[in-house]
Formats: sequence, structure tokens, C-alpha cells
Amino acid sequence: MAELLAFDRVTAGYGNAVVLDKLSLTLAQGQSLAILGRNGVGKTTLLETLMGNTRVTGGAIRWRGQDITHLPAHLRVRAGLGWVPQEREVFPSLMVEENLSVVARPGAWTLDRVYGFFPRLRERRANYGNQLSGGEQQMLAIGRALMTNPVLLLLDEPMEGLAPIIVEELAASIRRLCEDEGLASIVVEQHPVLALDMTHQAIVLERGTVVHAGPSAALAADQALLDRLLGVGIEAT
Ligand SMILES: Nc1ncnc2c1ncn2[C@@H]1O[C@H](COP(=O)(O)OP(=O)(O)OP(=O)(O)O)[C@@H](O)[C@H]1O
Repeated sequence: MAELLAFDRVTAGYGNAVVLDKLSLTLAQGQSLAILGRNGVGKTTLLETLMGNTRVTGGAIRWRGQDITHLPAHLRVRAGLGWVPQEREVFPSLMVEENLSVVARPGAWTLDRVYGFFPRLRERRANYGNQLSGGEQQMLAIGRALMTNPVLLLLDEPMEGLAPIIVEELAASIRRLCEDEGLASIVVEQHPVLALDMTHQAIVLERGTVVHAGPSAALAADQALLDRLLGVGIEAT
């Protein structure tokens, strides 16, 4: 399968603080990758680094064969990176439809198609961002990323704070984006069982570096390895 993204011994952090330490990973086109690890190991920093929001002091990031290590952040969205931040960052004083339209870029994903994918957003189109439930806000955050017509969707703890029934619905939506719509995705998730169920491949980080990489299904089936890597009894969501 053709390579979409590669981190080649990337060292990155904030100011003088190094968080990612010679981190390497690869992702093939249309594939999904779970980023797992205990608190503070650098999962969010990995996504921030891919979006150009950290200081990279070593290694290289390759995107569709091009070196984007020092590409300015705003050009990365244009290059096809779709960012769904942990805080969702929905504009509270804009209506759902305005939240979507304001970031639109030409491509297959239009307002109509996003509404088709998340019918709930169509129903709420005239509501303001701050009138939405947590689940609706997350749909809107994903919808906004889709409106930029990405090739790769980056999701930072998309299920955080959501009720189990909403988590199930969103997990199914994210899976469909990959399986039916051909989008690649990287999912940072606190719940390993959920993340592994949603993805093809998984990596586990420790202190800013990769300590395990392999198929998600194999890791999900190996409770002893999960316990060793993640250190706690693994809870389903
Ligand atoms: N903006 C920042 N400036 C300085 N240090 C930061 C910043 N953001 C994160 N860090 C530090 O980088 C390290 C990794 O944080 P990061 O948020 O990437 O970890 P994480 O694995 O996503 O953690 P969590 O699971 O708790 O969200 C931590 O020590 C954190 O304090």
C-alpha cells in the first residue's frame, strides 16, 4: 500500500522542552492508526507536531512523498490534513451552518454531504454552537474538518466526556469515514479497547517514543501485552 505519512526519527517539543524523541511511524493511504499511551507520553504533541504547532529539532515528516517538516501550519490544512482538536473548538456564537461554511474548501465534501453524513447537524443547522450537546459539538467538529476536504483526519480524544450511546454512534461514524469514504485517520484515545476497535494499526508511546507498533486487532487480542504496555486493567467504554 502506498505511503501517505511518515515520521522519520522526529524530535519535537515546546521551546527547549523535548516531548517527542526520535519518533518514527508510517501510515498507508486509507488506513487508520490508533495512538495509545499513558497520560503525558506525547500523544497530543504528536498530532500538534503533524499540524505544525510544535518546534521540530530533528528528523523529518513526509506527507505524500513531500518533506513537510517545516511547512507552515496553515498550508498543512490545504495539503489535506483535517484537524479535530480535543477541545472541539466550535465557534459558540456562530450557527451550525456558519461553523461549517466558514472553513469550506473545494472538494467532494459539501454542506449537503456533511448533513447527509450527520443528519443531526442538518436538524440543528440554525442553532448556535453553544446550544449543542457534547455529542453534537463533536459531530460539528468532525463536520468542520470534513468541510476542509481532508485526506487524513486527526482526532484527539473524540469520545472524551460523551455518554456511552453517543460514543458508539460516533465510533461507527468514524469507522464509516475510513471504510466507506476512504479517509485515513489517526485517533488519539484514552480507551484502548475503543481505539483498537476503530483502527487498522496501533502504536503505543512511552516518553515520546514508540514502544509498540502493529495491527490493532492483534494488540486487542493480547491482554497481557496491553496490560504491560498500558499498565492498567483495560476498561471498555
Ligand atoms: N503547550 C505546551 N507547552 C509546554 N509543554 C507542553 C505543552 N503541551 C504539552 N506539554 C507537555 O508535553 C508532555 C506531553 O503532553 P501531551 O499532551 O502530548 O501528552 P498526552 O499523551 O497527549 O497526554 P494526555 O493523555 O494526558 O492528554 C507533557 O509533559 C506536557 O506537560
